[in-house]
Amino acid sequence: MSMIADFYGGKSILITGATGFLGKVLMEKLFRTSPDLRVIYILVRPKAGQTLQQRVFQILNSKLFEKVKEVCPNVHEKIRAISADLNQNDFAISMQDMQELLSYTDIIFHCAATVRFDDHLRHAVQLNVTATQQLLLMASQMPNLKAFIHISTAFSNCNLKHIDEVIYPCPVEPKKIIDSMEWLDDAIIDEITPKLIGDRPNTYTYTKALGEMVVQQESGKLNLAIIRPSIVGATWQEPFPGWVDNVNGPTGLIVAAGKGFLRSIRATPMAVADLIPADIVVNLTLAVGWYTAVHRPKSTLIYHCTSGNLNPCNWGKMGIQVLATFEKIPLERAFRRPKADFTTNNVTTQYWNAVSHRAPAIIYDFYLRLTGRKPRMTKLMNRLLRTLSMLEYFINRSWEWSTYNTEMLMSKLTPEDQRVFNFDVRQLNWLEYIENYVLGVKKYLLKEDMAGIPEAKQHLKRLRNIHYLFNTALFLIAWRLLIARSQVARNVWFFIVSFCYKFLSYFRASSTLKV
Ligand SMILES: CCCCCCCCCCCCCCCCCCCCCCCCCC(=O)SCCNC(=O)CCNC(=O)[C@H](O)C(C)(C)COP(=O)(O)OP(=O)(O)OC[C@H]1O[C@@H](n2cnc3c(N)ncnc32)[C@H](O)[C@@H]1OP(=O)(O)O
Ligand SMILES: NC(=O)C1=CN([C@@H]2O[C@H](COP(=O)(O)OP(=O)(O)OC[C@H]3O[C@@H](n4cnc5c(N)ncnc54)[C@H](OP(=O)(O)O)[C@@H]3O)[C@@H](O)[C@H]2O)C=CC1
Repeated sequence: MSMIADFYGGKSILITGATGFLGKVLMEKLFRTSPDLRVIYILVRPKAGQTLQQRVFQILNSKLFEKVKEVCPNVHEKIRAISADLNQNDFAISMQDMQELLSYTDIIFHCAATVRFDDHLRHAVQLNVTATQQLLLMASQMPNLKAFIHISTAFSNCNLKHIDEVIYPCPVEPKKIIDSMEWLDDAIIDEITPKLIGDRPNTYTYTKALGEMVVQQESGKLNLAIIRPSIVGATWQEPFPGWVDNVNGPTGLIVAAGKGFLRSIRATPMAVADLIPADIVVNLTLAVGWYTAVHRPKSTLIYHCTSGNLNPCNWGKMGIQVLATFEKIPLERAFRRPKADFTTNNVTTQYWNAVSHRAPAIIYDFYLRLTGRKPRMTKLMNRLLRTLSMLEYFINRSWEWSTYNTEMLMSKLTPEDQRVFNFDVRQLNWLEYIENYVLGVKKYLLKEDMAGIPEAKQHLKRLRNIHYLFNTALFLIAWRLLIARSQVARNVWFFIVSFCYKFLSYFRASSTLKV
């Protein structure tokens, strides 16, 4: 019997960010391994015209939860969605719901965050710092609370090269930042943002670092732990390989490469691609929840959930495997054939952006206009280029994360728990994982049918022929213009034509002689 699974039995668990990518995988695993848990409270905001119930229904009816429904048929009754907005005071939770949360919660997993790199500092502080502070305050009023697990990011200190499992202080105290956000206007915040974030690349990593400081400062008597995952990718094994349902991190670029939009990317092929599968993050998170509650470490432990130091893969290897998979299993209705390369300096990046990204988009939009349709490719391409510029920081550097606490935890697990809650990234085969990731993107994110692969391959062949035809036509036009303007080109042209003519005459004469 798994000690960890047993621990969660009968417990009331509160999850924030349960509708997000990681939150859903966390919930799934909890229900599958501890179907006898009492309840999972999830803080959900109504969104995009959907009620809370509709959002929960949608999650439970997704492919991700198919196995759960077999193991835990009454899963609907064990989820309690609580209307909450983490941007509001007291999260806008009703008195009655708040009372229930305070009375019953045993464990908190705090996953909610804004993960947008370019979020306005005010909003990023509100969600990643102030909301964390408020949740800690709520936690301190929960008599039954056994552990509070905060999900941060391995990149919260990405301004350092070597990162230990400790909290590094930021120059300005989080409390001062929270206070100043209340009275500064947007224009001033915009002006001071670069100074505040300093050598971090964006407001996301900065506010996640402030969030960690808040956890440390407000810990009081709480049993706390912080998990720092690196770049979370599709699932490795559980509940099945390749599950992913949003475009964050590398996923969006995999789609863009498969659809033929992404042709070049400024990246360092040898830089470590510190990806970590979502199920590994979730297994570690649940093991940390158990360890923190049962063993009650004296101080707040930080756990790095990274792959680079134990089983490194680099962006070059990943890129090649992504493209190799698209050869076998292409995406449907691609814009161009999947073919991309890495560039390593600004000049070549600008050149390829103009030639491989902007020019085809302009030509395609021209064709759309000609055929009476609305142009859209230039807009889409500009968004892609903007996204690339945001991700560049992370694909041109390598970091070293120490993993002492994570390894210590692994050694504390029984062999059964090491199997059921496996977070040993050394067992991962990258080529197999990336192939399943790409397949998962096709099946679960884009919802493309595998039966459509022959047609997708046919479409790529048509694109290849169009490409050849287009290049030939372009060459002929360029050549025609050149010989109309230059005597040298005319002479070369005359030389080639007469040479071909002579060669053909000689060939015809010799074949006539043989007969
Ligand atoms: C030999 C060689 C061979 C080589 C071959 C080469 C082969 C090539 C193969 C390729 C694979 C190999 C290389 C992989 C490199 C991966 C690097 C990953 C680094 C990640 C580091 C993460 C570190 C930290 C981890 C963490 O701790 S946290 C999690 C990370 N957080 C994020 O990843 C949020 C990012 N996003 C945003 O920050 C916002 O999205 C924003 C971007 C501002 C836009 O913002 P905006 O313009 O306002 O518009 P949106 O509405 O947001 O989106 C507008 C439109 O862009 C779409 N789109 C949003 N995102 C992405 C995205 N990623 N990628 C693509 N598209 C995206 C969205 O679908 C929408 O499309 P539409 O619906 O319009 O068609
Ligand atoms: N994905 C990654 O690569 C990595 C993620 N992390 C961390 O993991 C955690 C989860 O990330 P991930 O699942 O990828 O992110 P998602 O963007 O998929 O999920 C974010 C979650 O937060 C919720 N949320 C956002 N704003 C509010 C709000 N105002 N009120 C209530 N809920 C809100 C979202 O709800 P809604 O559905 O309503 O939008 C969603 O459930 C985050 O803390 C992130 O920093 C760390 C390292 C890497």
